[in-house]
Amino acid sequence: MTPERTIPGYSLLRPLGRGNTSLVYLAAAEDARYVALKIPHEHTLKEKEAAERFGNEVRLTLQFRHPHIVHAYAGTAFGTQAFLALKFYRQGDLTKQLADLPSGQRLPEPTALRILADVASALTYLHHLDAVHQDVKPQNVYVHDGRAALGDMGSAFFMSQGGKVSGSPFYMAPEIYHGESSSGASDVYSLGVMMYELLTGVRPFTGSSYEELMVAHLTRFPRSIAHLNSNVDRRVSRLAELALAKRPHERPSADELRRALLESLGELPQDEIYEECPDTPEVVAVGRKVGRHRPAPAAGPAPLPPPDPAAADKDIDRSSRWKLFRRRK
Ligand SMILES: Nc1ncnc2c1ncn2[C@@H]1O[C@H](COP(=O)(O)OP(=O)(O)OP(=O)(O)O)[C@@H](O)[C@H]1O
Repeated sequence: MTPERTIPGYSLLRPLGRGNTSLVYLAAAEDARYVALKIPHEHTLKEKEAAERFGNEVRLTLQFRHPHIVHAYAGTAFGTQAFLALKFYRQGDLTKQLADLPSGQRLPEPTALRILADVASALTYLHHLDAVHQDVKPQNVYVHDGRAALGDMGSAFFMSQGGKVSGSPFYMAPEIYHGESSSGASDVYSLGVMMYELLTGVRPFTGSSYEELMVAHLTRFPRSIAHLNSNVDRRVSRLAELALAKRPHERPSADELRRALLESLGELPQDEIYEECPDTPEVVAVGRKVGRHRPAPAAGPAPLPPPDPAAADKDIDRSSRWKLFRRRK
């Protein structure tokens, strides 16, 4: 991958990955700290819808502030200098960590439960703001030191403002297949798919085409989680299965899932409290267990040890992904 342009203030070090919208580089900021620098493709900038998706991602990622949402340091939403500087996750997204597991193995339960609790916490925050993410899946989850953060706000929107319906076929709720609008409940369904996948090692709905997956999501019921992994706490498996309910109103909330996941880790779940930040229009998350979370300080990200040069060779080509409402895998 060669950069189509450079971004003032950042030195590009090596490619980290490629998505439909952008190339992502490991870059050094002027203060010599590492960031994951997202640069939209030339064709993204030329297509109105794609450029708007990138601009939306920049705007919302800078706006959301939560310990389990990928942190943005800086960004420009539109134009030839468009970019988004994100916290760099050296292990990449969760799909890579899942792919590295020996065949037939799944993540240890406490690891999976912690990741899922963190993602449920991110969704609790977004839904509290009346926002929906629309693309919850392991590819958009980043893990560092066992703690997870949800990324890719490109499809997110505030319910009051409306947005284009989208999703990824393995994770997409039945109502989205029906062409209805997204809601917090459709994010919960996607989280339910991820819960099932991480806790059992297999996806609840499979198919080799979009149509097969649609039939599976609309008409099939997966085997019980307990049947595939008897170690999973009964309340967690019951709620994960309820999260996969075909009808949105039958699903639990993200916060119910968060609480059940934390309890199964032996923790006492606390309320998540969000405060209006006086000097910005942003809403700032204050998690009792994780401390106070204010908007990004002027200083850059924490310095990291030198990047692993071997990892630079791993280019991720996802160009063959499906297209439907932005059909994505
Ligand atoms: N913060 C990060 N830290 C480390 N690697 C990252 C980070 N953000 C993205 N990447 C890598 O870059 C790849 C492409 O990123 P991403 O999928 O977000 O691109 P995109 O073009 O916005 O996606 P989409 O196809 O959904 O439009 C990811 O799969 C991941 O491997």
